[in-house]
Amino acid sequence: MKYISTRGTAPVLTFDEAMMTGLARDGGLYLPETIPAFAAEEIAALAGLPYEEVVFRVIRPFTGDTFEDGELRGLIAAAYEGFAHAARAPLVQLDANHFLLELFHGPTLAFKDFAMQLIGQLMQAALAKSGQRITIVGATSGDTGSAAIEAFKGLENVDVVILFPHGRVSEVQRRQMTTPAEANVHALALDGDFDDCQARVKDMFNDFAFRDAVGLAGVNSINWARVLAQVVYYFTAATALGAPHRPVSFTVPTGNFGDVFAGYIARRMGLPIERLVVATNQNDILHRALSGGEYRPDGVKPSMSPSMDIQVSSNFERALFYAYDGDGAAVAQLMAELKEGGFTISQGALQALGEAFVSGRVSEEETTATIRSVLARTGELLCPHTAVGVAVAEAHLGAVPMITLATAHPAKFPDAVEAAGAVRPELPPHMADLFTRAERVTRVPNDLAALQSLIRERTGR
Ligand SMILES: Cc1ncc(COP(=O)(O)O)c(C=O)c1O
Ligand SMILES: N[C@@H](CCOP(=O)(O)O)C(=O)O
Repeated sequence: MKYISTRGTAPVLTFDEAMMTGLARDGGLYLPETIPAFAAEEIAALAGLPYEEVVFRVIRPFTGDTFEDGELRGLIAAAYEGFAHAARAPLVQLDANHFLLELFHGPTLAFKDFAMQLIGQLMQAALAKSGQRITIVGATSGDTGSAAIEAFKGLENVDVVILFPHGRVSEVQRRQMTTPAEANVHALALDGDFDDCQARVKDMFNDFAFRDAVGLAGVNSINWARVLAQVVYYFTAATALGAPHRPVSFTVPTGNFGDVFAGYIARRMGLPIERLVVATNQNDILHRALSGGEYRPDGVKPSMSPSMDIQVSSNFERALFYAYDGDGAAVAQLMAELKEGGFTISQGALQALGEAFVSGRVSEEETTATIRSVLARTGELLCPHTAVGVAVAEAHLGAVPMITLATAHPAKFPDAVEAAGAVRPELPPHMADLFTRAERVTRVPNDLAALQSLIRERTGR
């Protein structure tokens, strides 16, 4: 299996090379050259298997020669043993034809753990073979950061540097990033929004001298391995509800487009997904782009679902690559226009996107009302991101079962949940002392040179 860049001019890589490289050297994102198709019998055979076995069967065709089967199975087992639910990603019924896929039973209580715990294992195994030392630099709007820290803290050959927007993550999210005591963890509160954090990370990747000097690696969803790990739960959820004999739809609370793009890959692999519903909060650039064809960031607006406060959605580039029939030059042109303020999606590409994706947007008031009404009706306490998903899903219910992704535990956002009129959710026992742990954080300007010199100083490289 070979990996190619969405912009068409970066070196073609193997799975492990793509995983360790992060952003392609032409600024694009890596994708597999071809997407393996699963036959209906292969999909049917996944129903009821342990989650770890489904991970193995779904990712194995993508990993090439990097790991032999026994090693890969061992890494997968280690990745998910810390999850608090035996099913890993349980499905619960919300309404007659509407289900919630609970993705918050991992160690940091968000869906990010599904991928981060796995790539933590895969990257450590690859590093043990190569003897390399790396500096992971990640951007977060709240959840990727803590998941990355949890997966990589304390490792000798890894520094993990996380940029988060100062004052724009929940207190629980901030403390998850600032309280780990391990010396290889560096939490940086940047004066800016998530788009600034992500832009600076990409700038660092595009500065080859810096990138090579510090051994830069990425664990945001620019990293293909992150997306791949997230493909798996679309298979477990859909087969639990009768796929491949019965189609399903998914609604995905969306920000950086990584999670819903993983669903798109599952669909291209043959999973019968009728619709992927992209649910946005008031940062609705994806809804505007998918419904009207204009992709123009207009400034991040802070919301009660802060992890989705994003306007430059990294993985949309991967969807555009397919919508433009794999034309890397066309994608590169759109990304150049984005730097100048935005772009218009061609009619053909918009139609191609529309075959898989529909979208919706909800206001803050609708999010609050959804938390309240779902709790009253079903007893299920939603985090604000999941509430955005549920609200949009409710407008797209039909004959096909709808599965909404519950992307975080409500206890990560106790203030927002309580303000919505619901009970204040408790943190689980392993995080019960979070508010008494000492914090370690450095406030940083939104300035590339300053960030690079701080990172070189911290890592000694
Ligand atoms: C809780 C939560 N929900 C939804 C999202 C959006 O996911 P994505 O960025 O993959 O679109 C995020 C951030 O990634 C998140 O942390
Ligand atoms: N919502 C994310 C933003 C980063 O997304 P990623 O999937 O590219 O890592 C977060 O919580 O940090």
